[in-house]
Amino acid sequence: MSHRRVKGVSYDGDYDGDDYDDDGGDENVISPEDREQLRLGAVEVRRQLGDVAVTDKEVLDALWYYYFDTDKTVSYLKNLRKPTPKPATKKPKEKKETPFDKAAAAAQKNPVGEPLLPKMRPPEMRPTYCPPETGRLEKHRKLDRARMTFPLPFVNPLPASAYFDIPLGKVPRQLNANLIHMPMYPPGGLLGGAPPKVSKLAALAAAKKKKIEEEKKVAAPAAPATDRAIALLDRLTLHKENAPGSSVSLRSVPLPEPAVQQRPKRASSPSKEPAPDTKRSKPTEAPRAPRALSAAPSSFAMALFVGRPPVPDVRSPNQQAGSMFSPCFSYTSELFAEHNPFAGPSPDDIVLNAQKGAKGKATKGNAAKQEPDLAQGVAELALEGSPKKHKNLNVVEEYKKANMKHSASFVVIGHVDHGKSTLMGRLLLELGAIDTKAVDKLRHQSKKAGKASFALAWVMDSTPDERSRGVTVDVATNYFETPKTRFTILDAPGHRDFIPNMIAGASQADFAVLVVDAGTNSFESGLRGQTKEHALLVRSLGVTRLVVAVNKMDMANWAEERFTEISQQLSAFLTAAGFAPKNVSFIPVAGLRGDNIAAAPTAPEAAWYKGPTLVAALDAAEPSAQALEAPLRLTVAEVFRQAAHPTSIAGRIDSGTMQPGDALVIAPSGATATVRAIDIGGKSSAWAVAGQIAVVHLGELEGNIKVGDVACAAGAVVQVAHRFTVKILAFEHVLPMFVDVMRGTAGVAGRVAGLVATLDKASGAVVRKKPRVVPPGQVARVTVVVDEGVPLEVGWRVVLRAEGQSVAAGLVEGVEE
Ligand SMILES: Nc1nc2c(ncn2[C@@H]2O[C@H](COP(=O)(O)OP(=O)(O)OP(=O)(O)O)[C@@H](O)[C@H]2O)c(=O)[nH]1
Repeated sequence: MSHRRVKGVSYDGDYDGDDYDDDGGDENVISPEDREQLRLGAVEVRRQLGDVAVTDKEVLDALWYYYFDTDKTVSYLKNLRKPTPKPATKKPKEKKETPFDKAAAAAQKNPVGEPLLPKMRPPEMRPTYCPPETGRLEKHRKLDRARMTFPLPFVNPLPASAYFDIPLGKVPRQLNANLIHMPMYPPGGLLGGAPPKVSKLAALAAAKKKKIEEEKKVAAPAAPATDRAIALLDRLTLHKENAPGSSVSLRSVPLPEPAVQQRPKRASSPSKEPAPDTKRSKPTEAPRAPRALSAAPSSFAMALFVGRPPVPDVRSPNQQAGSMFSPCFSYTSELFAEHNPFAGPSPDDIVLNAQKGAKGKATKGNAAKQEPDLAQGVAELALEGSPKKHKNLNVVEEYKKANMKHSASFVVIGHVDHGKSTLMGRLLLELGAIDTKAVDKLRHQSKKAGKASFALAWVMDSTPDERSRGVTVDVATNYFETPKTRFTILDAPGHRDFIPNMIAGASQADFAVLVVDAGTNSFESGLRGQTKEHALLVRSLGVTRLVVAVNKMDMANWAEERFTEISQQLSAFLTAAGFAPKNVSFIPVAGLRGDNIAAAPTAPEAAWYKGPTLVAALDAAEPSAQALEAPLRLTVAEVFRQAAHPTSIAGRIDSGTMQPGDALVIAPSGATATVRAIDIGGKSSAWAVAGQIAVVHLGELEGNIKVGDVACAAGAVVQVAHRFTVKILAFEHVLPMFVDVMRGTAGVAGRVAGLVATLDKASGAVVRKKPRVVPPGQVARVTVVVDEGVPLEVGWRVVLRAEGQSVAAGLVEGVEE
């Protein structure tokens, strides 16, 4: 189960502010709020349009498209009704309709492929909305949005939601699409149609070229193939100045390093040299086997020869799976041999053979030297480039030497609408992590959208969905720093339907900020809702330190009694949940106005408060001990592509260190990759250590990576468990039952297979063997079986969920493969 699964759910119970669609993707469902905005907008637009004749539908569509911007809507509609100026040209002569014209008209009425596609809103009427950047995740989302708004000629008849539950790289064959590029003009020459018209200039140039070629033939009749080889080299050489004859050839343009290297010994672990990866290591002693420079015919080429016995499919199983022509290739090679149009040498072969034969002739010096280089260079060219050279750094030493600022990540949790995102937006503004200009822009946008009070929340909530609904859905990441610490914020959603996302955020955090709304009744309803559940969950996930931000103190008129009442009620609960009182601090704040965030509150009613600000409380966090010497474990929170990097992953390094050049194995799939580059807090870094949230750019990826996987050092891969024993704290009744097992950012289906014993909370001693049920609040040892292997180690934390509720959480005690 990926955490996207939670997006297609409906709200109920305590939150009824917005409409969520059940199937998770119908953009035509309009919330009552939007409906009201449309109504008001339409009235305003009509007023401004005066007597311009437009239909209601046009007004509403335009308002929706322009996101309720009445000015834009009015100018669009005015233009729509502007009479189009008549062309000043003469009336064209009436032409007799030919059969061809009839066919063209029919085709226009009924374009090829159209009947297959569902009626969709025309792309130009879809709201395209690009909110500003707020961090790494948002960059990725922006790329997605850019892709979404690109006017693709092909419309996939399947809704995007059809792919939501499908992990990266596991799209079933029936959902794969074959994109076929339709040429804009009918092809000429061989494939039919008239040969393309040639301009006079082009004809002159062609004639001149022909003349020069003929002259050359006369001058050197023996070496035409060499000329072609040189021409080929010319084309392949990257710069003009590197043309053959000059000393710089293609080979001397820095080629990617050999795709595979034996992993060098890590200075940090001198005793354990990882075994060379035989599958991936480059044979150094054995001479390179000569490569056959012929290739299997392309699918397209084979399509041209339909009717002849086709060539046997020599492609890899992967290529075969992706081909739409694969069923054709089932004949034997003997049958095919005599008809094979590809049996002879290809034009490229001829060129290369000629090149070989031309050794020792006029071009001997350079071209002859370049030929083997070229062949080898082309063979070694890899699309993804190669990893950086391993610098063999002792990262632990480097980390100590760097005497870096302490880095800490915290997850912001709490009941829906208690002000988490607003508080974080304000904090980033006060600490200068975002500028006032950006916030002003958000204020303007949110005002236009009728959600002015969410302007600061929009700093964190950046997707159109989150903004239009005023609810956080996914964990948003952002960074800021104080003189002492570099912080990563993980803003988690508060709504109960998105708890798996919150768990994903919590599993990357060093500590948590619990936001509670001090408003009358709000705190109390939050206690019945997610305030307690979130606190319990983060504690079960190993978070021991909590800053409780008692928010919206302006609503409580900064009443000291209200703050004390809330602090007392929560203290009792948090102590019972396992938080040591010394690790919990209570800070009164007002996120919207910015009181007591970076500076003490100025309101006279707040004069009673003499404690620390929120920032001071965050800064007081003791750096948690990190397992720097343990093997590398990075739980993948995100997989994405960037222009310069084909595959990048982001997530927290739970243990160990990494540096560019390191070899990785991704569990549970066993995919392999190397580290090409690392970014920490948006900046490039030569290494990364446990506790940091890193973006890792990968090279040489073989296999698939998905959210929830664990990236490991190639020499010490995490165990993949199908059955494990876990010591749980039950939140609900636990009995042999089906559950979703959440580990870090991943979730898999499984079941509680057996109740081993209930345990004494304090001593851990067995109270009762094989109980029939574990009641809420009880600690127990249970065995869990999962449908798919989960990367797990003793001491890791898991959460068990059933029917949308967290039923238990606990510590893994034993793992069986
Ligand atoms: N009066 C007042 N309102 C606030 C304060 N902080 C937040 N709000 C309002 O509370 C509403 C919800 O704020 P959000 O920041 O979206 O709440 P949230 O907890 O992030 O919501 P989810 O992430 O969806 O759970 C918005 O209308 C805010 O303007 C505050 O300090 N005072």
